[in-house]
Amino acid sequence: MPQTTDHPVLHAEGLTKRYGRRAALTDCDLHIPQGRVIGLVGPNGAGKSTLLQLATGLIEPTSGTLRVLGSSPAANAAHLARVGFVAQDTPVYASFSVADHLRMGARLNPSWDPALAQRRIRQVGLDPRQQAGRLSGGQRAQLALTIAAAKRPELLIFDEPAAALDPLARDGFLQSLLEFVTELGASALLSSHLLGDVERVCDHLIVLADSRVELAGEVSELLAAHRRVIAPRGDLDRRPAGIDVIAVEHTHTQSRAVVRLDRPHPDLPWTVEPIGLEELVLGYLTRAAAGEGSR
Ligand SMILES: Nc1ncnc2c1ncn2[C@@H]1O[C@H](COP(=O)(O)OP(=O)(O)OP(=O)(O)O)[C@@H](O)[C@H]1O
Repeated sequence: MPQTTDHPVLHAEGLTKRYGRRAALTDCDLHIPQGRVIGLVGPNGAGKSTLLQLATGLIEPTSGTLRVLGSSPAANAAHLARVGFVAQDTPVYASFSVADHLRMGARLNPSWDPALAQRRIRQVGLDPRQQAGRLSGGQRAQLALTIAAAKRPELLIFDEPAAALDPLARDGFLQSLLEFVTELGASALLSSHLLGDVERVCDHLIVLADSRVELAGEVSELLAAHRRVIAPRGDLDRRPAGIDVIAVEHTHTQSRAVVRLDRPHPDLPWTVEPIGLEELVLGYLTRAAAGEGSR
């Protein structure tokens, strides 16, 4: 049941989660339309898993609100069926066979699509008789992905799905993920430290640092609004209004900066170049680490 409503896939206002005195998420606002593949990135301890656990209803906010597909996370059985979750390390039952996993998925999920599950298992070359405990990391990830997708969710959530996989297995996993998203008309939310993976599959980005949202938006719009600027050292101090320096490094003679432009600035007297997603994210993380971000 793809996109049965116009509700945003995620809508957070003032979302805060604390563990005692430790803040895992602080005052986060998010609004993400459906149909996106959303990359959630940030350093260790930034709050990524916490956001995913809140979105799946495994934990509750300390304050603020989070709506997933228009409802409280895991509000009821019907809402649970609309969200598929693949946890970190793609856990499976070691002593169960691949076929046992599919049978269990069918029994637990009213919307289970057996044809889709069996077709995908065949396509990725999994033997239904194989014990899950003997699968390689890449095969296990494909099994977990198939189980999550065969319940035909509107949102697939992944916590670092491909972190432990070799480049070829990771490539196969990401390819399957994109195929499922297209086939189901679903959205996907995945956390990752691998910015190359995020660049490849995601069209929406959330950057978390130190429990706060540093940056969020459509990747194409974010890239269009940012540039790399190379200028003689000191010149950027005299930049026109509407150019926000996100991060800057200096040599003796030059400054190289990631900047955000409020509008096109065609007449800048410096070298102005497009940037990629990795440089954009690193710019914001550098700014957050220096304590100049959203706090
Ligand atoms: N159950 C918990 N009890 C206490 N503190 C927690 C708990 N879960 C998370 N935290 C803390 O909340 C903060 C955010 O943790 P979280 O696991 O969400 O970060 P992350 O971005 O997923 O990190 P990583 O990239 O290392 O997986 C960290 O400071 C962490 O120590």
